[in-house]
Amino acid sequence: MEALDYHAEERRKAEFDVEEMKIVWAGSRQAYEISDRVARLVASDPVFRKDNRTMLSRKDLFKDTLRKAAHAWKRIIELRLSEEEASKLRFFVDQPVFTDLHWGMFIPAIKGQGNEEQQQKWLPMAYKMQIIGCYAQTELGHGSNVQGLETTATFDPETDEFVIHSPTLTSSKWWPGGLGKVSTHALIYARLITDGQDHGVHGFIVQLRSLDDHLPLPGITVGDIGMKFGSGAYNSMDNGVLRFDHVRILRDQMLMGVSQVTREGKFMQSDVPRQLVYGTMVYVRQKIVADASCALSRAVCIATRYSVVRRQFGSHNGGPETQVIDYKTQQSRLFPLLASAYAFRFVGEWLKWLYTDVTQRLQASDFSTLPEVHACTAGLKSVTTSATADAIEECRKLCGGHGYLSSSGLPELFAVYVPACTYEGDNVVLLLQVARFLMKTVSQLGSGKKPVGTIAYMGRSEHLLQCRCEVERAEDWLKPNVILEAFEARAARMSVTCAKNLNNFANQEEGFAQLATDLAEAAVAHVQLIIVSKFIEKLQQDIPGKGVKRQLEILFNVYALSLLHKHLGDFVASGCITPKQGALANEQLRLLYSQVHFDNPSLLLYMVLLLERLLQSTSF
Ligand SMILES: CCCCCCCC/C=C\CCCCC/C=C/C(=O)SCCNC(=O)CCNC(=O)[C@H](O)C(C)(C)COP(=O)(O)OP(=O)(O)OC[C@H]1O[C@@H](n2cnc3c(N)ncnc32)[C@H](O)[C@@H]1OP(=O)(O)O
Ligand SMILES: Cc1cc2nc3c(=O)[nH]c(=O)nc-3n(C[C@H](O)[C@H](O)[C@H](O)COP(=O)(O)OP(=O)(O)OC[C@H]3O[C@@H](n4cnc5c(N)ncnc54)[C@H](O)[C@@H]3O)c2cc1C
Repeated sequence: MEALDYHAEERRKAEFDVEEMKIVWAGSRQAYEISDRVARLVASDPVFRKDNRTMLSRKDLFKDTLRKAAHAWKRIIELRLSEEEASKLRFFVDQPVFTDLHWGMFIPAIKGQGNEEQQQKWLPMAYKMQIIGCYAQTELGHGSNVQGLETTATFDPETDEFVIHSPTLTSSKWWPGGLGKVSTHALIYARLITDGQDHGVHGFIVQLRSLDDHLPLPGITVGDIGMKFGSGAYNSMDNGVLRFDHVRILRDQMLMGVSQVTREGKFMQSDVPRQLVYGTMVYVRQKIVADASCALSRAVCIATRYSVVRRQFGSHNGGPETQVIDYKTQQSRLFPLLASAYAFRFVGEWLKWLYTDVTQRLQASDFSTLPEVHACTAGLKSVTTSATADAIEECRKLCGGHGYLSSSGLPELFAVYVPACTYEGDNVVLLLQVARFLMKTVSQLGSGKKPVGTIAYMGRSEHLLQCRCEVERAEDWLKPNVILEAFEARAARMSVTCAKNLNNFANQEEGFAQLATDLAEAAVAHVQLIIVSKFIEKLQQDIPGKGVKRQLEILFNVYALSLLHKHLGDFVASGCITPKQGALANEQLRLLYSQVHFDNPSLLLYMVLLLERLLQSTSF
């Protein structure tokens, strides 16, 4: 039976309402309809073809990218697409391009850190793309350590200007997307200096190129940093290098929403946390989490198609060979990735709500949830991108030799995706930020300040430090409350153990440095608990459609128990579960794999069919 006939056959046998499952995956009926409409628009437009991009030279690839970006903009205007539809169209074009940074960072930074006048001045031009911006924070010498940035912005009271300068080679701006060829403006992060005093890093809008002939302006040295990982991949993006030689800008080109410099040169730190200067990174990190579920689902789609169609060994009396998806090893590698795609989808939906909530609170000068939002966006960005990058490589390996062919779509997907583990914050550095938040919470236990939100379980640490999982049979692991308590106990015990061990050092900084690896692992445990708990919360919602909720419950158990199996050492070492209970979890996982496979092939194939539309123009 041909693959597509097989798919059609399986769809007819669906154990659940496939149409309703599409709505769950998309987040809402409206979101699904927009996705479906825009995906068809992109897939049917030959200008947006992607199957040739790995064969193009860097120069032709870049020209192809500009052509697509211009065509996308033209279609957005012609079809009067909404902001959501336009964002979807850029997403489905699926080629890193300067507009990612113009729309994804330059504009949000002005909205988040500029004052009212600055928003009114710059946003209309940016929305019409009369100016094209990039986000120029990272330097050759500093990326993770933002407070180590060296570019200076020195206020000149004589002329009411800032002088932007690159004092050292390592202060050269390095990496900003869109900088190398396209951007006319940049949001520069530089050390604000007034009257000889250094006030730390702030944002400044600087014009780089002429709006007439696009040539660099006086004092500006700018260019592309060259080829990156892979052939096509991120080479469609003009990541650039930028140096300033005493470039003068007006005082009102410093973003003044967080702090100000008066005409007299007086630095004014408004009563908002200085970390709001980092707000754009927080915004993008929460978007990256949703993006992880998309990238992961594409890889799972390809590997599932392959696993369902590919046959190898096992022929009896000349009959067909065995489908590789029947092999337990194939199932134990593939199904947790399918489940992870749904888990990241749901935690991404929740994170989008958390970010929207903090944005509204900030407008009312309520900064109470800022630390948690930082910890959640940093932690979830780190954990979901690391897992997704590993998963795409695993999907390549699941497809044998064919997974290594460009035409499989996997090598390109991997090459485009993996920098997500670095950009918007190196994943290890971000985990250490989560650890800092955890240690601060543990240190405040007993102070009367009740932990809330995603860290509320720490308020029950006395119980969690001594509880025993009530698991005597494999099926006991199918109870969400049993799984949740196991993950809470593991996270609480790892954090409390780190906090106790920190006390063995002369000071917190020394302890943090020596225990960094343990702290990063405790951060992962905390973040995985968040993902598990948000999946449970999703299952507690009203989920329409025959059999849909049942499928999601199976995927939840696959996700949680495969994580427990992978990190069994943590769970047993921290005393949360016994080795026997760990063995029962693994036994239950095996039973679940057979369910996912035999009772629900349409779930896999549904993912294939829905995501196939996303892959329409991928050549595989
Ligand atoms: C753009 C596209 C949009 C759509 C996305 C779709 C999917 C993506 C697909 C394609 C797009 C690709 C885009 C790639 C573009 C890439 C861009 C970049 O990479 S931009 C540069 C990113 N750089 C970083 O992330 C730097 C990481 N480093 C930092 O953030 C900071 O240096 C730090 C590590 C946090 C340390 O900062 P600092 O030294 O100032 O602080 P600390 O001393 O550690 O902590 C002091 C207290 O401040 C709190 N804190 C720190 N950060 C924040 C924050 N962001 N928000 C709130 N609070 C914060 C910290 O917790 C400490 O608090 P206390 O412990 O003192 O209470
Ligand atoms: C494809 C791509 C696009 C990018 N786009 C942009 C952009 O548009 N704008 C922009 O401003 N930047 C951009 N960046 C830069 C990106 O933000 C930085 O690369 C990132 O912040 C990491 O900084 P770094 O490269 O200087 O590495 P470092 O910060 O020097 O880190 C190097 C290594 O040291 C480790 N390390 C560092 N500090 C610690 C610590 N305290 N504890 C333990 N380990 C540590 C890290 O884990 C890392 O492995 C982009 C990067 C890439 C790859």
